[in-house]
Amino acid sequence: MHNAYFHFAAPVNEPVYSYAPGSPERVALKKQLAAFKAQEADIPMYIGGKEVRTGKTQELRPPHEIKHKLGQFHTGDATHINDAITAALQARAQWADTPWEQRAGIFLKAAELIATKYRYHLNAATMLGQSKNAYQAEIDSACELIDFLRFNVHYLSEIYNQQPYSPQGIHNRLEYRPLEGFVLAVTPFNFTAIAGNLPTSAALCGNVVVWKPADTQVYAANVIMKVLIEAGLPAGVINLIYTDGPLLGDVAFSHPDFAGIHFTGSTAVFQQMWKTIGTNISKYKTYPRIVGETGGKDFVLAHKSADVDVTAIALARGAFEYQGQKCSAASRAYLPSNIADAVKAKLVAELATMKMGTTEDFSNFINAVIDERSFNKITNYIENAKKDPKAKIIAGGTYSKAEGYFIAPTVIEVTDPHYVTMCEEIFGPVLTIYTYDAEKFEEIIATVDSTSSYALTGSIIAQDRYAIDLATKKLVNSAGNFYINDKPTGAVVGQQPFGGARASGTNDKAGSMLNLYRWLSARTIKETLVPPTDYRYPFLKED
Ligand SMILES: NC(=O)c1ccc[n+]([C@@H]2O[C@H](COP(=O)([O-])OP(=O)(O)OC[C@H]3O[C@@H](n4cnc5c(N)ncnc54)[C@H](O)[C@@H]3O)[C@@H](O)[C@H]2O)c1
Ligand SMILES: N[C@@H](CCC=O)C(=O)O
Repeated sequence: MHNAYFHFAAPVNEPVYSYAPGSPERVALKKQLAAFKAQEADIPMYIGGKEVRTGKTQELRPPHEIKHKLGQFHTGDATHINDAITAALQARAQWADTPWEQRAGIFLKAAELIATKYRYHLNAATMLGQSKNAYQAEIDSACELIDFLRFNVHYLSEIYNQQPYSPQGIHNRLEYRPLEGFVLAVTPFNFTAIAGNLPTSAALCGNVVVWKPADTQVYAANVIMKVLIEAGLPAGVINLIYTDGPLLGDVAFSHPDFAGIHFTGSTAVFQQMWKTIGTNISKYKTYPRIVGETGGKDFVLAHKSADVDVTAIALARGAFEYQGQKCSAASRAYLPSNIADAVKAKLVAELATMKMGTTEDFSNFINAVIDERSFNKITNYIENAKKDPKAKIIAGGTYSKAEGYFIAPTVIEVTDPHYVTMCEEIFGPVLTIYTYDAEKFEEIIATVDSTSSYALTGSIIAQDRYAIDLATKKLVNSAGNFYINDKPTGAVVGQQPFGGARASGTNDKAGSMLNLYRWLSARTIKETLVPPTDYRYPFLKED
């Protein structure tokens, strides 16, 4: 029963801890890292509120220390996918009928638990499982996830408050129902916050969810699930399973109650999902919502008026933080001829100071890439560039997988703006630079716009306001997140809603109200206060 309208005020962003030497957070995080390393985890799936162990396990190892075993997780097959769907559908009626402020209370409690009791658990799990340094883990698995949870509650309260006009004699209202069925959340390896947000945003709106994370993110996904359970999430509302991706698609996309997919990952996987859903469209009770944020080939375009240091640091941080494994990472740079040499010199000098190694050693800026498959793919691009006369490696180019999947930050210089590494998503610590004639700014803008099928993030670096204005206008469709005098990474929930268009996704902007609308299906209710009792219009009456 609702006896009041409940408003949840806009939160502020969770403060980012520094982990500087001597700080209490540094001590606490190191203690948690050691605790995780001292004990092997045995991670179950969570279906209908029960822990499910199948005995068919996969090992978890830190990408930067592959000889160490963190633990194992239990994998499922088609039976577990069906069980998770059934558990979700069984939980649906009660969850959808639960007053929304009660649902909100669970996710706000989860945010509070992550901010306090589990901050170091989630950060340490992300550092070990996904090879993120302390700062990168803090902005992701602590702050961004806390922000997603808190801001989404606020946004949903704003949505529910939007009601239609009611003239005299009529009362109109909009009811924001959850979708009729289950939502599938399929999440990537690279952001713990995204893994947490995709299932919880849909669940907050009253939906029930089957959640499959990337195998390489299971270690931290397990911590998120434990937090949600401690926060009071009822059984069956979110079911966490570890199965083969294509098998999941075969089963879930054939189910008549499939109501939506909340996906973040690569473009190829998303396009395959869309095709399957299209083929199966007549099987579903309702048209499914298809939300996918996918790949990028993110650019930094410097104008001849750009500051050399600003450009070099935007590239150093934008391309190499988290080993370039952000969908937003700068991976193609266009430098004007007047400052190109100075920017390259500064960039190469900065990269030489970046230490690479484990995440437990806090002096390392660079850690490992996620797994062997990724390592092989990235180093293949590097080897091809080494052999190609059209490309020159000006920094890095070295790698080793003896202890972990380490690739030195690599810069490739090219003379062809359409060279393969200027066009394809590599998803690793590789930046390609093309130098253009500083007087041909308009021409290079056209090249930036047309080179890639993606349109996720991009930056213009310039001091000339006319140049900034021109790039902002001409590149209107080239990036869903466009930055001026900044790196193209590091969007903050509530500040820069995130997502791209073209081949980069449906642009439903995670961390904004726009995303939540996709998990709601509005019902319009019109109530006539004094209904007519005669069908005749007044004009039908005789004079
Ligand atoms: N646009 C964004 O907001 C955003 C954010 C993060 C990552 N990304 C993109 O994600 C990619 C990197 O993440 P990844 O390597 O985890 O991506 P991925 O596409 O390999 O995997 C994503 C998820 O899909 C699952 N999957 C794989 N094949 C599947 C299939 N055939 N059917 C169903 N599920 C399947 C995986 O197991 C994983 O859970 C990059 O392309 C990156 O640009 C985009
Ligand atoms: N939102 C993150 C990127 C997420 C994709 O990997 C950023 O803005 O850097």
